[in-house]
Amino acid sequence: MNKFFKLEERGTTVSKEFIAGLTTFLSMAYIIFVNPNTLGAAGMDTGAVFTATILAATIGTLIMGLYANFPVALAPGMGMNAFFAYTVVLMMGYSWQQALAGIFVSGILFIILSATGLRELIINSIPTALKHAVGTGIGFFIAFLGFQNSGIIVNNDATLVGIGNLTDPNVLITVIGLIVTLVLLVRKTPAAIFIGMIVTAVVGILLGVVALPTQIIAPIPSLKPTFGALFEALPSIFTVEMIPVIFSFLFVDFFDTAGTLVAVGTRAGLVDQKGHLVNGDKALLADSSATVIGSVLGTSSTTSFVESLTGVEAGGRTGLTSVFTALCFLLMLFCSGLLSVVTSAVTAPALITVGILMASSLGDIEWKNLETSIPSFVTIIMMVLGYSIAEGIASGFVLYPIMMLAARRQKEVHPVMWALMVIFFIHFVLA
Ligand SMILES: Nc1nc2[nH]cnc2c(=O)[nH]1
Repeated sequence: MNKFFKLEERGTTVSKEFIAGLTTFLSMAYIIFVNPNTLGAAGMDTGAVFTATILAATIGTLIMGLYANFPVALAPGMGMNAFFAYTVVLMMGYSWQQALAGIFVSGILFIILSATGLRELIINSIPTALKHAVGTGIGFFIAFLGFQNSGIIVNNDATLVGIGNLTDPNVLITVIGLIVTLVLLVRKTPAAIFIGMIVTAVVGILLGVVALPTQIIAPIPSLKPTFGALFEALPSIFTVEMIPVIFSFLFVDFFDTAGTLVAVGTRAGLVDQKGHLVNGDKALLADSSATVIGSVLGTSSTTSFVESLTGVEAGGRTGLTSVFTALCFLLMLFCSGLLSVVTSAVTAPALITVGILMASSLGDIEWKNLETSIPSFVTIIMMVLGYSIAEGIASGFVLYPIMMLAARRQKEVHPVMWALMVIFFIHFVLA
């Protein structure tokens, strides 16, 4: 074990890795209940998504640990599940099977990118400001969903949106849960989001707006409703309208993963003298394979979670941390009885808190540099107001080369960006 995971070389022990694995799991455990709730909004069977979420997290995290020896855990990502359910299915009208097929295709493309030199081309062609803008925009998008799902923000015919009735018990439990979560977050409690969900649910039960669970330990829900469901829909998704959707699935997964791996790898000291991640190519391959496996099981993109940082802070340095996290996920298969407690009001604090964490990229955009900050701003605001990660990305990508041309910096615009500008411009004209 020492040799396989290089425990001694990386200055760690089995017990340290165990504590780290458990810490990462506690930081991420909310996804087991949030993901079925979110994908359930798209009409998917929540029991099947519960099982698919756990299996995708377990398998993806095991591949990351055993193949890439990286202390990073994976699970279905919070930006993509929301985009999948609320934009692609509910707003654009695709079936969830078609959306899953889109995730599958984006995963295959991601594997091809990871395994070939195309990876460097893509990384070098996209301006840094836009990468940060996409991360930030998704943060705001998820937070908006949380505010909306909980009734903190409601429809208003005069102004589109407004503040809801915060004293309504259904809304109040989210407000209380959110404050508790944020206090724990500021106090750097690893399980802040998970504990916040438990507090929200308990307050909800006390106020009579959340039903008591009839059981906690329950048989494992069947995967049948979602397993392999994408394959029948696969031939129907090769259309022009689906290009921005698949591109968004791919773009977000790719850059989110690259950013997360660098952030966690740097913290864990897994960067060589040239600044390259140790086993970075294997880690990318593990992440992209997990998306493909997850889509077959029945969930939106499975990705490296930034919460893995909590395990690294707790001392995790190798893939053994991931193996322990994966085992914790697997044990949760028997806890589907808790699903009924996790209503939209209970998941809302988690959505808002993850949104805050993702929006931290805002600080990495150079706001004084107008030719890059304007497309970044438009990416973010269109993502939220247009209710679509894809439209946000498309808007920013159309605007970026124009702004660079205006600043006479067109030579710095990569040919890939010009090509994307044309593709997205056509998308807006056709839409
Ligand atoms: N990096 C990353 N971390 C997450 N944590 C929860 N969701 C996500 C996600 O989509 N990406």
